[in-house]
Amino acid sequence: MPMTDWGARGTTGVSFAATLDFDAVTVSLGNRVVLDQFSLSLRPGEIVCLLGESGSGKSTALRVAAGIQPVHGGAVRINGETVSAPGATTPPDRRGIGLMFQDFALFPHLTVLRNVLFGLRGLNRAGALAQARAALKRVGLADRETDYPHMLSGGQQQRLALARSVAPRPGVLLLDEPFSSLDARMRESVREETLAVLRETNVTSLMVTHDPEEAMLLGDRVALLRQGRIAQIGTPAEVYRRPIDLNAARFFSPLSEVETRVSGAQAMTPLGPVATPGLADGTSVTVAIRPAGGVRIALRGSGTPGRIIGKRNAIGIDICEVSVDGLDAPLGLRQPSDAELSVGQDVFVTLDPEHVLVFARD
Ligand SMILES: Nc1ncnc2c1ncn2[C@@H]1O[C@H](COP(=O)(O)OP(=O)(O)OP(=O)(O)O)[C@@H](O)[C@H]1O
Repeated sequence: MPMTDWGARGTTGVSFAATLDFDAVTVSLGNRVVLDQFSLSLRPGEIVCLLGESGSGKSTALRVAAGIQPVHGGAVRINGETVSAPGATTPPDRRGIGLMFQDFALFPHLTVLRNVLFGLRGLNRAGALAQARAALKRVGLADRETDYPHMLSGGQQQRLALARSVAPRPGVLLLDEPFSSLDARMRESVREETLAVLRETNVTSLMVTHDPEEAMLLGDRVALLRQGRIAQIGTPAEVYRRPIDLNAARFFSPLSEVETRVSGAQAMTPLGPVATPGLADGTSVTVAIRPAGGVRIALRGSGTPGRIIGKRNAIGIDICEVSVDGLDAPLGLRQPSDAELSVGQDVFVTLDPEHVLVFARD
């Protein structure tokens, strides 16, 4: 695909990929502290995904960055310039940011082209037209200029929203659950296109999502929010491999959990021992087994005896439930399809320590 000429950055007031800093931001709503000394710094061009339970403060963080929600403590800076502080909030249109928010939906009464032109009012007519058309071409909507948003599919509407928000070349783009309204198949393609456009435009991006897989796929870093603070932040590989606690681990993938104790630097489970470096004998631990890779099953060979009690096939992947003597709940297991495996079969189960996590319990 030919590179799109996105035009000069700065139509919205910022002349290069921006930094975005939250510095000990506190927001109280009603009598709740919704953001509690929240700190986060994004490097120019970086994509950070915010994940967290419902009510953890993700949308509030985004609204603060957008200038829609004032702060009660701390500061927000874009390129080092303070845009939010208690009693001083630079309005959204003077921050050099782009928004892909549900509340900033497409204008239904404007054509596709006019929706994009709306953000380009700072340019002369010819310049704005050229930039809007380049953006529409990039997202595959060049031939829909005169249509209205309701004439587009959900995926096309999302592409239009993307074109509209990046055409003015903002330094920072804020995205709130941008793919949540799309069905699974559409979501995948729109997500990939969005990622490509974010990379091409090198826009610093902060995205809220409910979907851990989406955060892992899109984020250079993933931040897990808990009660208005960042509980953990790191690259997708870091947060997946070394979640800070059991709750964080549960957030990133479903788990089979076994409660046991440490003995001789090992946690004994019905599936065999798991190394527990650094934990004293007698410590109560939860051994958390990931469904993808945590256990293997085989019809022959060695391992702990178990039985397949459930099996579903999902496009080349078997999702199995395996009961094992000594385990309260069946193990969840995902692996490449194997026609030899069926419900009721006896199998041998082995652990792969690479995909098993151990957490001390209080
Ligand atoms: N105007 C308000 N007045 C009082 N409380 C509010 C207000 N707006 C939000 N809250 C509370 O602030 C907390 C954080 O809300 P926020 O929308 O940031 O969470 P979230 O992590 O984005 O949640 P979700 O994933 O459900 O969208 C919630 O407990 C919410 O009830």
